[in-house]
Amino acid sequence: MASLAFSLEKRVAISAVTRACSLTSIVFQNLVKNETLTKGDKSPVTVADFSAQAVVNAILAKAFPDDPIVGEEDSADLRTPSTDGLRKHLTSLANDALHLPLRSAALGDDVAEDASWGIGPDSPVRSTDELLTLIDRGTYEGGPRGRMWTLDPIDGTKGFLRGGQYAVGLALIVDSVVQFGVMACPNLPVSSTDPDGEKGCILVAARGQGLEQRPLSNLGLSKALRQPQTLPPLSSIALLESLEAAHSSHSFSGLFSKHMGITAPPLRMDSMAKYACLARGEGGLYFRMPTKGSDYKEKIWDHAAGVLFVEEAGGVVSNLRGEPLNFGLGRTLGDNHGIVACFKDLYPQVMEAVKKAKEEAKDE
Ligand SMILES: Nc1ncnc2c1ncn2[C@@H]1O[C@H](COP(=O)(O)O)[C@@H](O)[C@H]1OP(=O)(O)O
Ligand SMILES: [Mg+2]
Ligand SMILES: [Mg+2]
Ligand SMILES: [Mg+2]
Repeated sequence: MASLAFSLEKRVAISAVTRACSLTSIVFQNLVKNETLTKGDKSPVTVADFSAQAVVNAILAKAFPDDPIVGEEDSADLRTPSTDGLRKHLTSLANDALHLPLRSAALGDDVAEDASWGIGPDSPVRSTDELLTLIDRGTYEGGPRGRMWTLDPIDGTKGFLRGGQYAVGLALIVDSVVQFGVMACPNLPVSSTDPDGEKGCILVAARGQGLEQRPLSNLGLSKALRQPQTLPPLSSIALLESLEAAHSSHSFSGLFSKHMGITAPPLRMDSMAKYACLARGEGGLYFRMPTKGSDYKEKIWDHAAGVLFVEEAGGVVSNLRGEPLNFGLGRTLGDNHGIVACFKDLYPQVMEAVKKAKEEAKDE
């Protein structure tokens, strides 16, 4: 990334999500079962989701005090007597992550941290009340105009709980367009060709400036990423999709794959790491179809960074009607219907196969 556009956002966002990851790893190693709650929509949320949102919001609040935040979590469930222990744990986890030593320019100027963001060993200790208020900085309603951040403190909480893929995702939206995004994937192999090798990477993109990846173990080591420019044969394409059958219809994607002529088994994984994989050239196609009867509305924080990554890597993303995802409708993608992301050259064929699969599904 040669240009200076979004250079401050990049330093701040890398600092925020990597500090959040330090605490999610600690929580995973010591996971206490009674610190996982079930939300109103039946999805799980852990002390790590809440603490990671507090950490990222604390840093954004200092570095960009005027920017609103659309974050997944809020503090309502934390304000009951039964969550005393969880609140206490959140307070120590978030303070520990914010107090980690400052990473210096020795790693490279583009990741050097700044004490004025309220981080480092000399930063103030945040009280529980302050941290709950920071979590609630994420309650912004979103909308078509202005600058706003969108945050998923743990995307793929189910993946996180089972030791699978999860991500901390943060993106900057300006006038409905995703301009900048970071995604930290602590369990994603650094090299797609070495699945048993080192795990943990962070991907960063700014619109028009390409996509880069750094290992979480060495933030100073940046590598530019691009999808392969030539379309691979269909026999080598694998469809990336949710592990959770309740999040994306596996039966419809099976029909779709048949009409595409895809023969490889699907690559199923939790979280927005699927976008990171696709942007790195893995799989070749990401597919998401609502399950029958589902009235779930996709959230902007689950897709903003990933969509930018795929576009910066030279791919295309749309809903299953062929329309671009709209990040200016509020906290959700509105009546968006499904998602597909793939190589540009593959896209016309994909839309044709979607049409055929829909026709066949109607007849069933
Ligand atoms: N019923 C649902 N349908 C689709 N996505 C859902 C549903 N419930 C939760 N999600 C969100 O889907 C994403 C995971 O998708 P995938 O299955 O592709 O990994 C997560 O963001 C998860 O939220 P969360 O951030 O709380 O984990
Ligand atoms: Mg959740
Ligand atoms: Mg999510
Ligand atoms: Mg989440």
